[in-house]
Amino acid sequence: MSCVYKNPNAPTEDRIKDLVSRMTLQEKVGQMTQIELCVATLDDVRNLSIGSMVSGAGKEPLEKAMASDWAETIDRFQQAAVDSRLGIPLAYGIDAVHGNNRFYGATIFPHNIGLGATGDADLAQRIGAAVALEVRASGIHFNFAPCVAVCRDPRWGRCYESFSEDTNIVRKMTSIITGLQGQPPVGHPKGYPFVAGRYNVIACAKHFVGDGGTEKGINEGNTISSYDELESIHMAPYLDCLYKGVSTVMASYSSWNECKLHAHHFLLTEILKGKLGFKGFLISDWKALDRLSEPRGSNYRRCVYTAINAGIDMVMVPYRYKQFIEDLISLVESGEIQMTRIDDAVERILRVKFVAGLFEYPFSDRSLLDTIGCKLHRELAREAVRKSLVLLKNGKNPGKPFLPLEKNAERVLIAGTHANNLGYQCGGWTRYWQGSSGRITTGTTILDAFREVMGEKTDVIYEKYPSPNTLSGQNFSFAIVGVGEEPYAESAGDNSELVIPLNGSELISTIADRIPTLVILISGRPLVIEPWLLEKIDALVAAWLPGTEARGITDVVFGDYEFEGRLPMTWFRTTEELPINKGDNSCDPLFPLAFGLTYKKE
Ligand SMILES: OC[C@@H]1[C@@H](O)[C@H](O)[C@@H](O)c2nc(CNc3ccccc3)cn21
Repeated sequence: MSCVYKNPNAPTEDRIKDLVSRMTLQEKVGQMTQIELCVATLDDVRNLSIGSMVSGAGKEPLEKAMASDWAETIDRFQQAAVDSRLGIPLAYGIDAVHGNNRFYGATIFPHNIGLGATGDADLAQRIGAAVALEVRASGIHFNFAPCVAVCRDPRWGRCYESFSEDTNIVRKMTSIITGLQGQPPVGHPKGYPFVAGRYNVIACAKHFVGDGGTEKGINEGNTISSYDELESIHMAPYLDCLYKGVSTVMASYSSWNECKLHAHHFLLTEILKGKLGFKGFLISDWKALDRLSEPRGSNYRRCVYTAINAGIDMVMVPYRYKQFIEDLISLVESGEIQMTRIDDAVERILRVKFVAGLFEYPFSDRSLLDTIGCKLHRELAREAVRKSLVLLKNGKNPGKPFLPLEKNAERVLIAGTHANNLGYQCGGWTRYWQGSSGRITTGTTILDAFREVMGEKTDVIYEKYPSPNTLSGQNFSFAIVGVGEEPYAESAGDNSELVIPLNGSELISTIADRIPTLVILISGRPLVIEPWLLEKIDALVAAWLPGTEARGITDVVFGDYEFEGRLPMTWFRTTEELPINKGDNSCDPLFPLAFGLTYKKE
C-alpha cells in the first residue's frame, strides 16, 4: 500500500491521518518529547522516535562552534530521526529572539523593547525574515520566538523581551512572525500553521498567557485579573499571531489567579484551541512540568497527567525524557490520559512538520551559511537601532538644542561602563542565556561608532571611568557617557530598585558637572532618573539593548537621521509608584508612553 504520508502532493490532513494510523503508542509519545542536545543520543532519537531537540537556556549547545559545526551536528541527529521506522524528521529548536543570538558572528538586532519603540511592523517583518535565514543556516528549524508578552511592570526580568506595555503595539509587532515563517496566502485559515519554505522557520508565540502581567513583575509569578482584562490586555496579540499562521505557542510558567498556565485546561484547550481555533502545537516551557509539584520535580507522573490533559502537546522535558516517556505511556495504558488526547497532540505536531516541509527538506542548506552576520543584515539591524532610539532630553534651555552633535568637534570624551562593551549592548540571550560582557561576538560598540564617524581632526579620548585629571584640564567639546544595565535573563533580571547600575548616576554627575554631556542609556527597561541628575544632563537618549550595530546610534545623534523612537513603556518617576501604565488614574510619569522628542519642531 502506498504511503500517503510520504507523498508531498497529498493533502496535509490526509498525510497526518495516514501517518498517525501507522504509529505505535511509543512512537506517538516520542513525538511529544523534546530533549536537550546535551543528553541526546543518536540511538534514542531513532529508536524512541523523538519529535524534537532543543539547545535551551543555560546550555552551551556546542562550545565555540561555528554555524557549520552546528549544522553538521543537527544533521546527524536528523539522519537518526529519518532512519527511524516511520522516518519522521526532528524539529530542532532554539531561542533566536534577537538574531541567531547563540552564535558568534550572527547579526544581533535590538531586543523586542527597542523594536517596540520603533512601532514599525514592516521593519519587524524584515527582521524576522533575516533571522529565519541565519537560523536555517545553522540547520535549526524551530525558533522559540516571538515573545508577545505585554509587560505591565518594568520590575519584570523579561521586560526587554516584550515589545511594549501597550497591547496594540505588541499586536502590531507580531508582524515579525510573517518574516520568520513567511507570508500566508490570502484566505489562509486562522489558527492553521504556516511555514513558506526552507528559508523560513517554525515560529513560537510565547508565553501563553499573561506572563507580562504578574504581581510586582515577579517572573513566573501570578497574574491577578478578570478574564476580560486577561483577554483584552494579554491575550489579544495571540489572535494576531493565529491570523498570521503561527505554528506553535509556548505555555507560560506563570499563573492566572493562582492557577498555573501549564495546568490550565480552560485557557490552553477551551480557549486557545477551542474558541480561538489554534491548530498548531502547544509546547511547554523548559522543565515546566517539574514546576507543577512541590518540591519541584516530585510526583512527576502526576505532573505529566495534569499538563497533557490540560492541553500541552509537546514537552520541553528536556533532560529526563525516559522518565517522561515511561510515565506518559503508563498514563495512557491506565486510561488516565485518553488516546484521543495523544492523537490530538501528535496530529498537531505532524501538521507543523508537514507544513514546514521537514519531510521533504529535513537537512540543513549550507548555502545559507554566508547569510550569518552578512552586511545586508547588519544594515537592517543598524536601521532598527536608528528607529528604536528615544530622545528624552535635548538641551538645558528651550531653543538651544544640544543635539545633533558636531562631527568635527575638536576633542571628545567617551566614557562609561557601556561605552565600549558589545556584550552589554546585546543584553541577555546573547551567546549565553544570561548574556555576557566584552567582545562576545563581532560588532560595533558606541566607542567604535564614534571613532568611525568623528573626523581625523577630532581627538577622541576614551576612559571608562575618567580620572579627575582628565575631567579638569582638557577642554572637551562634549562628552558621551554610556551607562546602563548588565545583561540578565528571566528571574535574574527581576529588580525592584531599578537604579542605573554600576554607580551610573554618580558617573554621569561627575562628568556632566564639568563637560556638556550626552547620556546614552543601555537598558532593557526604564530606570530611575532622579530630577537633580536629569537637570545636569544636556541630552538623554534611551537606546534600550541595541545589539551589535551601534552605528545606528551615531547615525541619529550626529543628525544624519531623525529621532523616530517613541517610549514603548511608561517611564516612571520612582519605583514606589509601580506598576504605572497609560490610562491608570494616578498616572503621572516622568515621561509618558509614546513620548519621544525629535529634531524638527513639532
Ligand atoms: O530556552 C528555552 C526556553 C525559552 O524559550 C523560554 O522563553 C524561557 O522561559 C526558558 N527558560 C528556560 C530555562 N529556565 C530556567 C529557569 C531557572 C533556572 C534554569 C533555567 C528555557 N527556556
